Amino acid sequence: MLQQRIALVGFGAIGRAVFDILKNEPRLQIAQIIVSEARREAVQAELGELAAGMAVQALTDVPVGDDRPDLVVECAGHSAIQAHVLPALAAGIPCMVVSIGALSAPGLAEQLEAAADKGRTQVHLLSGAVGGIDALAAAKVAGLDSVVYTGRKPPLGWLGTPAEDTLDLRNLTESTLFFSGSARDAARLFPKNANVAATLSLAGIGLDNTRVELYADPTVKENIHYYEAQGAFGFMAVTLKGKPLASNPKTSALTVYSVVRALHNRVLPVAI
Ligand SMILES: NC(=O)C1=CN([C@@H]2O[C@H](COP(=O)(O)OP(=O)(O)OC[C@H]3O[C@@H](n4cnc5c(N)ncnc54)[C@H](O)[C@@H]3O)[C@@H](O)[C@H]2O)C=CC1
Ligand SMILES: O=C([O-])CC(=O)C(=O)O
Repeated sequence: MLQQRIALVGFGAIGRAVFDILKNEPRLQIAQIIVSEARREAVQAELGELAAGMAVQALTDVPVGDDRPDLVVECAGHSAIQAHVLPALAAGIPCMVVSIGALSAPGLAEQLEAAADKGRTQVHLLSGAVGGIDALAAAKVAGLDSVVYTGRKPPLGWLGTPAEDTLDLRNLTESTLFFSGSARDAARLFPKNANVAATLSLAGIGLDNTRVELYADPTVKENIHYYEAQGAFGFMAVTLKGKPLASNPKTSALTVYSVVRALHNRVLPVAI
């Protein structure tokens, strides 16, 4: 039976939900949870209750020596890619990343590639909240002409972003477009909400050529991702209505399941 020892970087909405799904999965052992120094003791205490009988440690860094994990799963944010994913890759540990929006920061995607090359390993960018990435990346082989993405969330899903500068999010009565531009600008202005735009760009025609429109919409309850792609392969359109996680309404629950699916694909006899 294939098994993997995993270091989970980040124990917020996604990390905690992944942990809950995997804790009874014998093939996938979460061995380490990587958190900030300020949270380490609290998380270790929480794990004592959550993970009775499991050997899981809360640490501040991914071990790269004898106690190294087989795989690192990042579900934390930009700083965690710098602090934990780059060193793990350089040390030869394969990594999965969900904070794809972070890769639009100048140079970070190249740094990841260089670190993975150095460690002779791979970084797997997960599909997260969106679907159809397999088809889009396959379509790219023959050449893509356009990729156009619309992101639509309930107004409160945009709290804490520059959408607040132009919209009264708590009292919005109709669907309102507040951003139209390139995926590069979307990622710069809305870093915590630009994961899908960045994922589509990386799988497709890049940050400058991928067009993005963002809406705050009081008539919807889900995070709705819609995109169209045109190219030599033909045409595709994908609509994904993702239920938000109660613990973080900016994040679709599908992101959690995409992590679990990717992990299953590493250990189950049949990968799909
Ligand atoms: N690819 C996709 O489609 C999606 C990606 N995401 C991204 O996934 C990441 C996690 O999302 P959530 O769990 O919803 O966020 P969250 O805010 O609930 O949890 C993130 C956790 O990571 C911790 N953290 C941040 N930096 C860290 C570091 N350097 N080292 C260790 N821990 C660190 C924070 O303290 C927090 O506990 C975010 O970057 C988010 O933008 C979220 C939704 C969809
Ligand atoms: O729906 C989600 O989970 C996240 C999202 O919109 C994004 O980051 O692009």
